[in-house]
Amino acid sequence: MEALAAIIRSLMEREQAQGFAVAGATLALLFWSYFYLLPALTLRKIPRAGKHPGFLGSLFGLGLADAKRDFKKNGLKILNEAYLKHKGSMFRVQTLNEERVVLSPSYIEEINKSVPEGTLNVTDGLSERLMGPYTKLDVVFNSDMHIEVCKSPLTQNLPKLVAPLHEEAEYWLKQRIPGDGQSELNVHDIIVRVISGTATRMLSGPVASRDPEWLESAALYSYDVVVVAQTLRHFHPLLRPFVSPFLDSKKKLGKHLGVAQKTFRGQFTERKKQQESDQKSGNSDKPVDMVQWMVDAAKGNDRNLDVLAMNMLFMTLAGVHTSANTTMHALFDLCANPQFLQPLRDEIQQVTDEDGWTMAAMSRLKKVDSFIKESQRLNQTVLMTFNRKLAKSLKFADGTVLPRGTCITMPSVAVSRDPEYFENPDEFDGFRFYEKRSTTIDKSEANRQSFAAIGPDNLAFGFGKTACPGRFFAGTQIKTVLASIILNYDISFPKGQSQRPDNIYRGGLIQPDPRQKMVFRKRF
Ligand code: HEM
Repeated sequence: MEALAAIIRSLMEREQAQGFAVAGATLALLFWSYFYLLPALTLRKIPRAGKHPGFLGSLFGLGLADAKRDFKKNGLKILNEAYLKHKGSMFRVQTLNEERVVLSPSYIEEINKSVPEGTLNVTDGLSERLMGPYTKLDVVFNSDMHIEVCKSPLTQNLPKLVAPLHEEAEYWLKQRIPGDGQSELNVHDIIVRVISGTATRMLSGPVASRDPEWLESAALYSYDVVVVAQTLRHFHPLLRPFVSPFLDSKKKLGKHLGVAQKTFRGQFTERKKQQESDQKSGNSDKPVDMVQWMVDAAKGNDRNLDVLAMNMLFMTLAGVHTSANTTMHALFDLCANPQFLQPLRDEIQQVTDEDGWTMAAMSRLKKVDSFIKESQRLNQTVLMTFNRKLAKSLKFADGTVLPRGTCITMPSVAVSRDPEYFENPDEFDGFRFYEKRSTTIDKSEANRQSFAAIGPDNLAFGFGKTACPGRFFAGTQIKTVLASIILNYDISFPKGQSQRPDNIYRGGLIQPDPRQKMVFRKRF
């Protein structure tokens, strides 16, 4: 009797287990249908560029690795060709991270005018791409403080920053270019140090900007973030929490955070105290640096010292290699086009003789501004900008519907070579924007030719409300550094080289060749 009862119990348990399995499988199928199948069906009418990961790619990862590899190797070509083929419209591409719908800049006006507030989410996609939970960057993305401090106080205080930036640039150039600098020196090593030094001068003043430990972290942090993100991307999301603690680069991120805490904790604590006494005394005379702007802007959890330190690290992620690469590209273009050197030097000499190292002088450096902008047009830092994830579905006037969760982007590099926007787009013309600016009567159109200006023809800084809020600082910093180099040194490629080195394309990232050497000859 008991044996019979045991058999019945075991049959019931097996049936129950089978029931759970069926329910689980049904739930998984529903989940997949809702999050992957339905969006995939909605997007199927949008043409695809590059390799197709296959219909079941999202479910089993079949074909996905192949499509990602294709993008890693041929991303530039895929985007350039598809942009011209689908001009005025959109196409899909599988990137190293997610599938993105690549929009032509012709959608900009419609997006600016009629996309409802809260539809375009910047941080979700950014956090996914940079593995926010594992790189701890979510602590920064949880609020808009990092954006607000760049948009308002940083940009407003630029006139007070020019002289310190110049002093810092000259200091680091002297440190990194020994003697008369006749020998061939690695450009990357010099420029990354000059840019992290000048950036740190803005972040926290002249103590940290000479601190080798912090400057090392400021230079390496972004690399280690990218390595962590790229490594974890190969693991299933469920495995990432178990894998991440063992990654060497993750340990390095912990070390960089430790350095940031050590460097800035004391300063943040002091400024917070000072803030309380200023509130009582009504003192409004404050230091001009990012530490102060963050203390003034931080509310709630952002006032935590570790969160503030993470925000300082984020500033190096956003602003060190982007500006260093742009400066390196400009130097390469100058060596490859030496006919621009004397006119640039004459302009710099004249305006700094007349106005000193001031904002007035920087604004008058229109030839330098044009040269950097032309160099950036042909050598951007990423293939695509304006990366957004749709928080709600979006219907365009042409009837196309993009479902919630779709990642959209714009092909900034392809646009920058479009003959519709630029005459002889593949030709380097250092004074292209200077000439347009000087001959355009309409003031706002003339201003659109400046380095930091954004528009459908210049997406290097993204566009719209969330375009890079650090671009005005970047322009001033890069101009100061380049002007200091041009005034103090004669520069050239090593003997026998006349062409700039090819850029390095890795997935969506673009990098000037870090092995390139240059000769810097001291002029005085
Ligand atoms: C040449 C140098 C630079 C380039 C090419 C660049 C490019 C960009 C781009 C493409 C974006 C995304 C904009 C969009 O999606 O619409 C961005 C965002 C941003 N940039 Fe820059 N940037 C540069 C320098 C800087 C500097 C020096 C800072 C800070 C001092 C900075 C701070 C930021 C911040 C805070 C964001 C917003 C990030 C977010 O949305 O969470 N950038 N930048």
